[in-house]
Amino acid sequence: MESTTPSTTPPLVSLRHVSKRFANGTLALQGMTLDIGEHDFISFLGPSGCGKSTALRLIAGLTRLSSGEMQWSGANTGKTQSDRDLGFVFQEPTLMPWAKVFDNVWLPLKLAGQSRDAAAPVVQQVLEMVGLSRFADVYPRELSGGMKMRVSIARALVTHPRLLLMDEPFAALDEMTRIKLNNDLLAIWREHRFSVVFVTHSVYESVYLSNRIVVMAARPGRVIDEIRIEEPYPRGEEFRTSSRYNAHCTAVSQSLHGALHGVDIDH
Ligand SMILES: Nc1ncnc2c1ncn2[C@@H]1O[C@H](COP(=O)(O)OP(=O)(O)OP(=O)(O)O)[C@@H](O)[C@H]1O
Repeated sequence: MESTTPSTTPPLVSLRHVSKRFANGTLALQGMTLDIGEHDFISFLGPSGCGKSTALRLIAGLTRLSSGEMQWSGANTGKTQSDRDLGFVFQEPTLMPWAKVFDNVWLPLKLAGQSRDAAAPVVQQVLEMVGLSRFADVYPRELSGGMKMRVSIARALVTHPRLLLMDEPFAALDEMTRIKLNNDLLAIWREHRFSVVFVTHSVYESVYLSNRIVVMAARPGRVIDEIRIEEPYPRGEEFRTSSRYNAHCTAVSQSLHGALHGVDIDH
């Protein structure tokens, strides 16, 4: 079994006192300080409007920070902040309806100049990873919601990023599909050892998946707590039905309750 002990290698991404104020004056995120470590599974948990998506978009470089600093570790890759090594999964699968599954997954490599033939082995490999190797030649409309989300995950992983950012990816799915995708995501994460930042409203999902939960509060959006889930992986039904899981969920719920009432937690 693996432990969730923090690694001693430098963080993949460091945020220091990062704030974001939009042009209309909204302070969406205030003073966020966070290190995203190699092979961390971090959830951002908090009420609507607490800046979870804004934080994710800042990390992705989709929006600019207003103040503070963010640094990507280039130690092992030679990559710089302008060359972020990440994949992004949105709540909606955002697939091209006119393109087959294969072509949807190929897209990031195509944009990087790779031909269909050259990309084929890696596209097949990621489709296999998400359990869709037999569906390369079908159109998105022929797939269930869960399968579309799998395609979206495959597309995000096709470049083998070191960081996978996921913005409420399973929120629109039914409970059974969500549990299955939680399990499959954990298995892929454990095998391929990238880091994940996962936005969710669900205490249960965050406890099941993460080794670290960042609890956020709104008005202005900010971090009020970080909770470590010191439980070994793999996690399965035994963990999901255990009293330890329940105890973690209670602790995280209490922290979230503080977030809803604007209380900063100091422990
Ligand atoms: N482009 C924008 N321009 C102005 N304000 C924005 C913009 N994007 C987000 N905001 C505001 O910033 C705050 C944080 O929004 P954000 O979407 O990051 O929150 P969230 O925690 O992800 O919410 P939810 O859980 O509802 O998705 C909210 O008050 C939101 O209205």
